[in-house]
Amino acid sequence: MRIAIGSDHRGFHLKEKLASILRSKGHEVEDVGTAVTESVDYPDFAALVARKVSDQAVDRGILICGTGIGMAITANKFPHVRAAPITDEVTAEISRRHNDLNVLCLPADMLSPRAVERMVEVWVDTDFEGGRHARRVDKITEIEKHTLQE
Ligand SMILES: O=C(CO)[C@H](O)[C@H](O)[C@H](O)COP(=O)(O)O
Repeated sequence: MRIAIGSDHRGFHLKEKLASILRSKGHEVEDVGTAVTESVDYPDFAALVARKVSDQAVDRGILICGTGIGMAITANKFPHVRAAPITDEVTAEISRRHNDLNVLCLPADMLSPRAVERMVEVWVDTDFEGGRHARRVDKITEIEKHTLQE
């Protein structure tokens, strides 16, 4: 799977770890930064990842900040992006099965690295169920067409 990953300063160490784990599992990982631990602005990195997902240059995106919230708010401004802050394994799985979540937003400040690693594993390995859920996701896309402007 092609995965773009990005973080702000709060998510930097977790991003490095997750990118390494995903690569070791054979995924093609594009790290958009940040490459430093100095303070940066999360919208800059959310936009870089969300643009790649929106353009289908990658299959999925992962964004990490303190809470995941600012990343999700920004990423959802891009067409075809479905982003949400996720904090547990069950929601990680349902976000894929029901919502076809294509940008996972993670909280570096709230959870242990091990818990986040497990959530990422579940999220990457879970497929969209389609069926009635596809009808609903299609409705989101229709709403998006009338609200988002490129
Ligand atoms: O976007 C966020 C909150 O929605 C993140 O938690 C950021 O990492 C955080 O706001 C950055 O704050 P800082 O005090 O500048 O480190």
